[in-house]
Amino acid sequence: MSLAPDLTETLARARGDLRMGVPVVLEGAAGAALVLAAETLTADRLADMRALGPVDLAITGRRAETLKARAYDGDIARVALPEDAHRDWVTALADPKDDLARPMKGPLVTRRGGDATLHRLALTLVKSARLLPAALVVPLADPAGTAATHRLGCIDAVAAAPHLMRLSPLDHVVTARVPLRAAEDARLHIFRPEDGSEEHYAIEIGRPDRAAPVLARLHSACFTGDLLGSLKCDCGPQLNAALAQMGAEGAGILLYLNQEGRGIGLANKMRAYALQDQGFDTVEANHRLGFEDDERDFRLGAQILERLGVGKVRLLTNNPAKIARMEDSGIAVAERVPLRVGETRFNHHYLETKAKKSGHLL
Ligand SMILES: Nc1nc2c(ncn2[C@@H]2O[C@H](COP(=O)(O)OP(=O)(O)OP(=O)(O)O)[C@@H](O)[C@H]2O)c(=O)[nH]1
Ligand SMILES: [Zn+2]
Repeated sequence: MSLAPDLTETLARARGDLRMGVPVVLEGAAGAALVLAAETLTADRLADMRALGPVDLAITGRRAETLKARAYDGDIARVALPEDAHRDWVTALADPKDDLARPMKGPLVTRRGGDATLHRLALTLVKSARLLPAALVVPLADPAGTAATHRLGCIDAVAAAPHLMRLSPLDHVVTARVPLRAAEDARLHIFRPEDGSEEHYAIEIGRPDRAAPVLARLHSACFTGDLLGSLKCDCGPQLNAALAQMGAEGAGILLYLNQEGRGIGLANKMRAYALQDQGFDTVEANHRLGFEDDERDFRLGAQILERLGVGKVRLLTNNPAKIARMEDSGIAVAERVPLRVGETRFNHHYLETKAKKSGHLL
């Protein structure tokens, strides 16, 4: 028994620290580093960080491509911070909003050789904190001493890397009845990930027969579409149509997964929308920000279905990747039920891009 935080808890704290602009210490097998998220960097902390040694900015291969920086590490690049670079320089590298108005003056010097393990972990951490995927990294000679002197969180990088790749277990918190317009016999189940990330919900309509394939939908949170009635996507109409179909059939399960913006968070999704206003499509915007097209983890949906005793579904979707991910995770998809609603003159191009680039079925 220990009152000290375990690895899961230490990582949850680290996400909070990075979001607040507080550094964290990573202790690896071949060295250690101090890490700060570019998005929450202050001029003072940058100055303090510089005093420790040569600072790198870790960015993803996607962002490096946009910046025309050489990514010698493949999926990531380590940009050496020039002597005279200040906070705005870091922000301009991390955030693509001014890429077109004020193109970055290169060439950017990226590191080649050496070990990029801690840089990669730093990026995984800032991404999981729903921040822009860019992290400042400086090597540390005395990680334990630095962490103690400055009261910083210290992470065992060797154990953390695989830990961050696994799916966090979920705890079922509560179930209660919520009569809906679409179906009076509805219950809401709340699931809480043990890693401290957002909760996810399951809306169960009627009492679906688990022995037969259950009509199911994996709906990803879309604040703009689901709540505000945004015309830029089809999420709101899809949510309502799915519930209506479950109500009409008398049974179904809709998972409301808090993976806003295909897993990048609402702030980053709005950054993507701002880039779309500059002429980029939904996929290009994600790439310019340094994200993949889709950062969601659908193992989560499979885990919740399993917890609800569902092993076989009729899946309401137009997205073949969702079907594949369900099958990979042990949920049999007996049938795809198309869900084509909510096309507007504002989302026509968006839907077309998804069909062309993400393989969505029309
Ligand atoms: N990053 C990003 N996310 C978006 C954008 N438009 C909508 N989203 C998010 O995309 C998710 C919904 O994804 P969709 O592609 O519509 O649906 P899907 O789950 O892939 O496929 P369907 O099951 O057919 O609906 C929600 O989390 C939205 O917040 C966008 O332009 N950029
Ligand atoms: Zn949407």
